[in-house]
Amino acid sequence: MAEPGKAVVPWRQWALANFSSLWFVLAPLASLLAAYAPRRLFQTYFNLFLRRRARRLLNVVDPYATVDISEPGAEVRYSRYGPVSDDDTTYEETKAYLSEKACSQEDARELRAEGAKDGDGLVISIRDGQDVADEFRGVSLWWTSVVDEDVQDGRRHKRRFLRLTFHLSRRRLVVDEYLPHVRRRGREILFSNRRRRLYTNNKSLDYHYDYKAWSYIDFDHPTTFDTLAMDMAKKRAIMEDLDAFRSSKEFYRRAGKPWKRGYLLHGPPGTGKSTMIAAMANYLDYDIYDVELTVVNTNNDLRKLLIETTSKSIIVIEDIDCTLDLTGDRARQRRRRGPMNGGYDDGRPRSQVTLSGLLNFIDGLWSACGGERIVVFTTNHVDKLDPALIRRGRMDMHIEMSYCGFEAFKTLAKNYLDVDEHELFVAVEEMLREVKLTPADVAECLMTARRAGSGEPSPCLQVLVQELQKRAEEKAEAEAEAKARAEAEARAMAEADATEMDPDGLISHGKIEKNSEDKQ
Ligand SMILES: Nc1ncnc2c1ncn2[C@@H]1O[C@H](COP(=O)(O)OP(=O)(O)OP(=O)(O)O)[C@@H](O)[C@H]1O
Ligand SMILES: [Mg+2]
Repeated sequence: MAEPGKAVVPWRQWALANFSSLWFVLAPLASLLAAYAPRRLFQTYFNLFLRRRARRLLNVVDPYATVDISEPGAEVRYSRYGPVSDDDTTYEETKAYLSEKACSQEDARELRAEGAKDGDGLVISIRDGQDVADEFRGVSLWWTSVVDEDVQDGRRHKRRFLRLTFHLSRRRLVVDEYLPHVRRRGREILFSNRRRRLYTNNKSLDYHYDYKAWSYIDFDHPTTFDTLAMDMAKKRAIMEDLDAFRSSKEFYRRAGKPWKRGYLLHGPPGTGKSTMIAAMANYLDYDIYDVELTVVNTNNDLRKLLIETTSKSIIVIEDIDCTLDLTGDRARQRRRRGPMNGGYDDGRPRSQVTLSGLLNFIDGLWSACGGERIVVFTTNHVDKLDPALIRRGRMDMHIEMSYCGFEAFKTLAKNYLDVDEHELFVAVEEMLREVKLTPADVAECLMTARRAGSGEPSPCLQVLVQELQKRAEEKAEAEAEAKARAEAEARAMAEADATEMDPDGLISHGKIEKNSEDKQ
C-alpha cells in the first residue's frame, strides 16, 4: 500500500532510481573480484549453488532418503541423510529384525538360511538384493539387502549393508523412533535366539596381550522352577520376587538405586542351592557369572571382573564361607601371609581380596554400571558369615534351602517317576517328618532304584520307604546312644562334684557325720 500523499512509483522506475547509482559501484567491484579472487572460490560457490538447486530438484523428482547400515568391518556408509552408525551390533540387530519381518511376510519367497552363531540352529534372513516392506505408525518403509563389490589393491572386497528407504518428510520419525524400535526388537530376537552362557573367571595372573577376564561355555542346564523341589509357597515367593525385579527398571531409577538384587542361599549340602541358581537363570533368561574368588588376586582384579560382566546376568559366589577369609580382620590375614611376601606364600600367590573389596564388588559405585544384575551367594554355614556381607540391602532376600519336605518330595517323584499320586506317598510323608533327608538324597535314591529295576514307580518308592526306615532306625539308635552318653556324662559329673566336696570320702564312708547339728 502506498503512503497517503505520495505518488505510486512503478517498481521498474523505483529500481532504476535506487540501483542505478549503486551499479556504478558494484560493477567495478565485481570485475575486480573476478580478476583477482581465486578461481576456486568462485567454483566452490558455484558448485554449492548448483548442488542446492539440484538437491531441491531431486527432492521433487525423488523425495526419498536412504539409511545404510553396514556389516561390521565394512567401510562406514554415508547416505543422503548423513553417516550412519556402524557399531558392531546394529547390523546384527537390524538383520534379526528383518529376518523376523521376512519370515512373517507371506510373499517372501527367497530367504537365506545361515548357521546361528550360538548353538546349532539356523537363522533365516533376507537374501542379497531382496526387499522387505515394513510399516511403522502408518508410514511405509522399505529395506533392501545390498552387496557392493569393489576392487582395492587388486583384491575384490564385498561389502554388505542393509538399506532403508523412506520418504524425506518422515526422517525425524525414522531416526528418533523407527530405527531405535528396530534395534530394540532386533536385540530381543537375538537375545531369545542365543544360548545362555556360563562364565568363569580366569586366573588374575594370566596377563598377556589378549587376556580375557572370563571364559564361557554354553549354559544348558535343564532345571526349571517346575523341577526344583521345595516348599511351594517359598518357590512362588521367589518367582514373584524375580518377576518384580525384572520389571522394576523404572522403580530403581526413580528410587536412585542401582538395578540389582542380592540373594543369599543357605542350607546344608545337597538341598538345591546350585540347582536354584540354574532355575533362576533359566527363568529370567540370564547368563551366569560364576566367580571363583580364590583365583582373584586383588580387590582391583575383582572390580575389573565386575566391569566386564554384562547386564541380564547372575553373578554367583558359591560357598562364600569357605572361599576366603572374609572376616574383615586384615591384620590377621597379613599375619598369615607374612609381612615380607606381599601376598605370596611359599612362592605361591594368594588372594588378597578383602571383605571390604567384596562389599564394594556388591554395592560400591562400580556395581551400578550396566544394571539388571543379580548377585547370589551360597553357603552351608550362614552363621559363619560376617553380618556386613549379608545384611539386608546387600543380600535382599535370604532363602533357606532345607531338608526334603513332602511337597519337595512330590516334585521329585514327578521328575523321576512321573507320578502325581501313589499309595506309598502317605508313608513317605509321615517318615519325612521324622527323618532329615536332603532332596539330593531322595533324588539319588529314586534314580538308583529306577536304574536297578524296571522304572515302575511302586518298587522305586518302596526302595525310598526302606531307605527312610533305615535312616529312622539309625536316627533312633543315634538318639539312644546320645541319651546314654548324656546320662553317663551327667553321672560322671555328679560323681566328680561329690569328690570335690569330699576329697577323702569321709562323708560317703560314714567316718564323719554330715551335719554338726546331727551330733547334738
Ligand atoms: N531342591 C532340589 N530340587 C531338585 N533337585 C535337587 C534339589 N536339591 C538337590 N537336588 C539334586 O541334587 C543334586 C545336588 O544339588 P545341589 O548341587 O543343588 O546342592 P547344593 O545345595 O548346591 O549343595 P552344596 O552345598 O554341596 O553345594 C542336584 O544335581 C539335583 O539333582
Ligand atoms: Mg552347590
